[in-house]
Amino acid sequence: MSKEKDIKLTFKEQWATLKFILGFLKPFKWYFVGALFFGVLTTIFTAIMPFILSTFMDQHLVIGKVTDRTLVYFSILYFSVAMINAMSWFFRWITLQNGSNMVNQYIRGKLYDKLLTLGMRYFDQKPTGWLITRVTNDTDLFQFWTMIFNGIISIISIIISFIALFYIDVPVTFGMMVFLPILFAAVWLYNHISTQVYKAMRKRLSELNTKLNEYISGMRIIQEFRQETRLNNEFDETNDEYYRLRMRVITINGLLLSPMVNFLMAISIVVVLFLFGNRSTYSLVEGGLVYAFIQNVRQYFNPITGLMDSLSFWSDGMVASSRIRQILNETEYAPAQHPVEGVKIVEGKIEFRHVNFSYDGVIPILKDISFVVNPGETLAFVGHTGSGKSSIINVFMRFYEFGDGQVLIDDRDIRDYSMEELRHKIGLVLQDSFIFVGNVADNIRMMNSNIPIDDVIAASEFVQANHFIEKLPNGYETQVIEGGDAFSSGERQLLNFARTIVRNPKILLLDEATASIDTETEALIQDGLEKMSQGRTTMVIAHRLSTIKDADQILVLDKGKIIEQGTHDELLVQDGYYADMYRIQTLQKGL
Ligand SMILES: Nc1ncnc2c1ncn2[C@@H]1O[C@H](COP(=O)(O)OP(=O)(O)OP(=O)(O)O)[C@@H](O)[C@H]1O
Repeated sequence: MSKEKDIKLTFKEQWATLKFILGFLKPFKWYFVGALFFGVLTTIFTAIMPFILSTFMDQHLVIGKVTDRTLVYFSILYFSVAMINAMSWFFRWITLQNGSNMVNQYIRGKLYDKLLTLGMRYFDQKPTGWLITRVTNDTDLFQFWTMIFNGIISIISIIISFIALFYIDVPVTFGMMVFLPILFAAVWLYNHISTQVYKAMRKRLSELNTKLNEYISGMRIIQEFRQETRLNNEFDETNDEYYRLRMRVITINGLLLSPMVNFLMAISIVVVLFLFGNRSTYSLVEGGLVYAFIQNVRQYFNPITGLMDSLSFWSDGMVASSRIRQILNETEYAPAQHPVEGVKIVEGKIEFRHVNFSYDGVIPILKDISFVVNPGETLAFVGHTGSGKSSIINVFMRFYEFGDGQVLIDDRDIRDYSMEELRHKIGLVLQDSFIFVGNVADNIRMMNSNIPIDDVIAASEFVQANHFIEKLPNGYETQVIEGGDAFSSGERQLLNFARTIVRNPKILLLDEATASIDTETEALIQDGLEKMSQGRTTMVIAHRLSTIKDADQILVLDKGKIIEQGTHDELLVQDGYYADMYRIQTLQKGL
């Protein structure tokens, strides 16, 4: 898997990305408006609470005017404000959580929908692990939304505290403002240091995931070639480095985050006390007022720590959002159909007319391919590895768009058929099939609940897959794991045959298995293949020439071109490439 490249976004790109990602909030805007409303409410109430206490202190406690009535009044007032504050905090929390999770789910859905529209050409360029990370990790923007939200609330909170401070005492507030540049410098310093370390840490984590992904998917090869120790050392190295960086982040946060802000706050409080103390030498200073002032100074410093802490999520969120944007703007779509209403595949005649094709639009793969397969006939492709056999199937299945030429079914352009019609009437049997999580029957009917179990059993009996299925612990109801590793490759093939035949396709595309299978299963498979192709137009990629002797037509491919064409006997008479291949294979068999 390719290593993740560092993404550096310019200011302009960040702005465009931010606008793009904020656009997703629209359907859920009331959640965020609600969260902001309750957030502001919390901030206001938190600023008011010290005033209640300072009024009680200065106007009742200090001057000895505390009665039962005032005690009850202030207690109820303070308690009520605290209650409303706690409730606001709860609603702020719940609305923000709800909104964020809904947006994330919405983006994840959009991304997945988009991936389903993209063509194989796109998937050829992107490693599976990379795509999975995009849909799972990148859409988990929870911390990013929280950061934006907390950022707004913090700024409002700082403004409200400032208003409160000015309201209490203008000169002392001005005196305290001397600290603003120092505070900004501290925020900048923290951000500067922590961003680098956070970035390095996340890079290592991504490397760890990539390595893990590779190890698990390549476990067979790793064990076969005894690579365990080497890979273990490599993994340990990255793991150690990740630990080291994590510890550095913890140290930086421990040193700079709360302590630095608290230290600055302590100095501010000292300055505040100094200024009030100085004033007390020539005029009366109310203790409660000093208390309210200091509480608001705290209120002013508190959000700064949170703000600094969450700044590191900014670049993460931006990079994730830019990748989401990139995928959603991707134009490498699956080949488009222009279905004509009511057009169905009836006969199953196939024709290629001068078809040219390239995977990347640069290197030509298929060159001027022309052939006709009449309904019910069998056409076999033979040729060396890389000669273009699978590419013909890929083009016919519409996995890739072809260049010039025409592909016709029943004398109509293949694009005239809907994708559903093509997928329904064309059965593709690859060398190895994918088995989904579920039971055996569901895997045969491909989760299409309209197919009754009787049809599933009939299809399995037709291709003789029933013998091994019936021996499974729960027969057709047996649960299987993803990938079907519990089955042999022959069994997977037979399941695949049943899966194809249950849909009763008009056209069959077969990629003959090259994997060695025991003779008994091989005989079953050959039998299944023959039975399946009866009465169906069949195109088969043949690896063993002995199996295609009876084919109506054989095409010999070399470097994407048809170099010989005819029946088995005709090609032997031609005594060319096919005849050579046939001789080599029969010789090998004889050995
Ligand atoms: N997804 C792809 N992207 C780019 N090039 C590809 C892709 N798939 C195949 N090719 C190239 O196209 C050429 C033809 O490949 P193709 O798979 O059609 O050959 P083949 O005859 O089926 O081979 P084999 O018998 O080994 O399956 C090869 O050079 C191969 O490298």
